[in-house]
Amino acid sequence: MVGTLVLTRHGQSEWNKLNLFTGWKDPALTDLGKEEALKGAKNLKEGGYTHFDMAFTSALQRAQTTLAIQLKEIDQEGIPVTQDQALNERDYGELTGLNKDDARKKFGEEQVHIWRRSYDVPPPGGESLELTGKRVLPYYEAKIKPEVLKGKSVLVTAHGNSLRSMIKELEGMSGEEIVNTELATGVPIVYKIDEQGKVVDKKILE
Ligand SMILES: O=C(O)[C@H](O)COP(=O)(O)O
Repeated sequence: MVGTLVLTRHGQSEWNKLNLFTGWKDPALTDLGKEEALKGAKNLKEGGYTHFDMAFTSALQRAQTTLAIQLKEIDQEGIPVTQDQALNERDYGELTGLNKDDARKKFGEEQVHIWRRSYDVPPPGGESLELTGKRVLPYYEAKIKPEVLKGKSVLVTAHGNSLRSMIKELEGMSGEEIVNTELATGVPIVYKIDEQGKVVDKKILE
């Protein structure tokens, strides 16, 4: 039996628009972010992905609203939805709330790039991608993967870095490969997964 796992990064948030490090802060989606969520949902519809058994999202409203927009568009508002902070964006620690360009001026371009896109160097007081994976992956293994292995269709709407942790695991990527993988906002990634948990097909619904 083959299960379906769809991963979507939330649409643009107010803090994405202002170019601020966001992490565990909880800004709302912008109008553009809502449009991106809707476009992604229309792509799901066009691709024939209109039935889901359940959905998972984070404890943050930008992911929850994106999911709600998706479920409404594909007429799946009644399915069980689980919200959990295990799927939150990585914690940006002391960088949270800083403008990304101001941070480059203050700490240097290279240092900020290392904090944002190295695999295992955390920003001060925050989480690296590796540390993010240490709380995302146990949740994925315990709650999400068992459903997919049963042949269910599961929608996960979360954040750039919590989804990267899952993608690294699913696709067997190195730390270097995953940090160079950018996820577009609102764009669903559809995986077909066999009983062994192996990815047998991947589609990006752009
Ligand atoms: O938390 C944030 O600021 C963003 O959602 C992700 O930021 P990044 O692209 O710097 O990882």
